[in-house]
Amino acid sequence: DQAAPESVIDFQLRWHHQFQFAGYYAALEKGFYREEGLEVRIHAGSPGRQPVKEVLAGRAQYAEGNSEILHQRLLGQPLVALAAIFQHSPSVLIARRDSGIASAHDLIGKRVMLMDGNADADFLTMLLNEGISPSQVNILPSSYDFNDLLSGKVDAFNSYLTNEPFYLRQQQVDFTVIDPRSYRVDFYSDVLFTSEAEVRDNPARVQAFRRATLKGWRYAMEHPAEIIDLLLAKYGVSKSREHLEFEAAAMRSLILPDLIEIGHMNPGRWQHMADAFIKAGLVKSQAALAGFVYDPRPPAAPAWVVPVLLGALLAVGAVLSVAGYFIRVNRRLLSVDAQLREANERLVANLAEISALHKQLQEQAVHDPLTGLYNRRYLDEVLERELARAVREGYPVSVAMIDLDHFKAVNDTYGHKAGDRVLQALGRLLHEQAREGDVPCRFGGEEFVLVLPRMAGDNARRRAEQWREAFAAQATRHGEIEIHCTMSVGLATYPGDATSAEGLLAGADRALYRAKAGGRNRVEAA
Ligand SMILES: Nc1nc2c(ncn2[C@@H]2O[C@H](COP(=O)(O)OP(=O)(O)OP(=O)(O)O)[C@@H](O)[C@H]2O)c(=O)[nH]1
Repeated sequence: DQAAPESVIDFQLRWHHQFQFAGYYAALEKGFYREEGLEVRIHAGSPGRQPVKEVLAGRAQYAEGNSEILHQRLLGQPLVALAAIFQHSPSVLIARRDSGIASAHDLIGKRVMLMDGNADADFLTMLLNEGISPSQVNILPSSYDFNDLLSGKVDAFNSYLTNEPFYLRQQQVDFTVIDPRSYRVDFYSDVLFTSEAEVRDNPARVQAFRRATLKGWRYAMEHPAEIIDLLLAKYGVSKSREHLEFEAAAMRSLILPDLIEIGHMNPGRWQHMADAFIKAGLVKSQAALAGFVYDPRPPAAPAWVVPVLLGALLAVGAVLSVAGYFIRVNRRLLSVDAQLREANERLVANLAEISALHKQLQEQAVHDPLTGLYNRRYLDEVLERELARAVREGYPVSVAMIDLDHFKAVNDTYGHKAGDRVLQALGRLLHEQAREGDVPCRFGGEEFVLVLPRMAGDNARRRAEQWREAFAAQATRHGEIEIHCTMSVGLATYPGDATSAEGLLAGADRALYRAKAGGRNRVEAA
């Protein structure tokens, strides 16, 4: 199928067809260009058809060149390096051993043919690195005729490590190689390049051409015999198969396909080469270097994006970690708060319990547990207090002492439990009959005492009679039995009978004794 016209590409080699350009033939013949939609025409080079000139003139869109493409770029030509096929330059000087030339120093005063003449940065830098001024060497433009070296017309000839040594070995000529790499000059070579306009106007085509070319190179390095067959059959190569095989083998140590991704370019090395051009006095400025090395990655974000994104990421991270910290603290606070609330509730409950217990204890402290009336301790307290107030305010206080009659017999007849019921029944009666201000107490055993403030003796007597009658009239139930019991009462009144608590109790006790002695179930006053 016919490729679109804009995808017809003229590709310029820098020399005659040979294995040196194996990758391009592979890309074409194996259909890698076609797969990318590219129709590629490969043009052999010659002294009159040089790659830089062809690309700058627009006769070729892509080409392969040596370090001269960097030189031209630094001189302002809009060239862009797409891929460095040779990691090290094969370009060396070869001299006949019988010329006595063994090192760069031996070139002083000698005739040296250079392909790029006085513009060859490799060799100029090599000389300068050795402290040799290029003017000390008789540099001649290359005749491209190797016989000039063999015949002794020149002393050193710019050759390719991949090529000329094969002839010399074939003809059994002893030779010396002067390699710029031995003098700290290490240039890329066989560089695929294009124009700035092509990179700008057809970025996808640049990617596609570069991709297919490098695929071709990988194929060629893996299948050299197949490419040699192709060269011999289809490209009219004048070299012999052996020569092409020599070339293929020599190229491996320059392309390093097993070590380096074919086409790899390190911007630092291009920078280093640019430094060499400045040092050699071939260019004055490196300003034009920017943009020369093609970046095969898709258009990258502007330089500020990564730091800004990183900054944003860091900021987000910081915010998240601070937020996380606060969430954790908050969670902890909430749980502490819940624990506090729980503890507080427990405390409140405990306090209520304590308060209830306290109240209970207080009541127990002043109450008799069997009858629920006040106990003797409380009586002592309240009698003193009531007397003091009575003295102060000038009113009477009566004391009634009550004792159950023949209570021992109740216990003995019906049992202690039944006796308790009777005690409780009397307690209930006294409690019910008590007026505001009366203090009914269980004095101990079967004895009860009532403190009756503001009650004169006769009034006290009337009331005591009511209690006695009421009690004698009632029966106490205990299970199936009904117990009838009576009580005796002794009365004493302040201030008539006594003026102290002890005196009043003693007076009431004496009156009670009289009531008992008088037959029981009666009230006596002191
Ligand atoms: N069930 C019971 N009996 C008690 C309690 N306290 C004292 N008593 C008994 O009360 C009785 C008192 O008996 P006494 O002092 O001999 O007098 P009495 O039998 O009541 O005879 P008089 O007082 O002379 O009428 C004793 O048998 C005591 O054991 C009590 O809390 N419960």
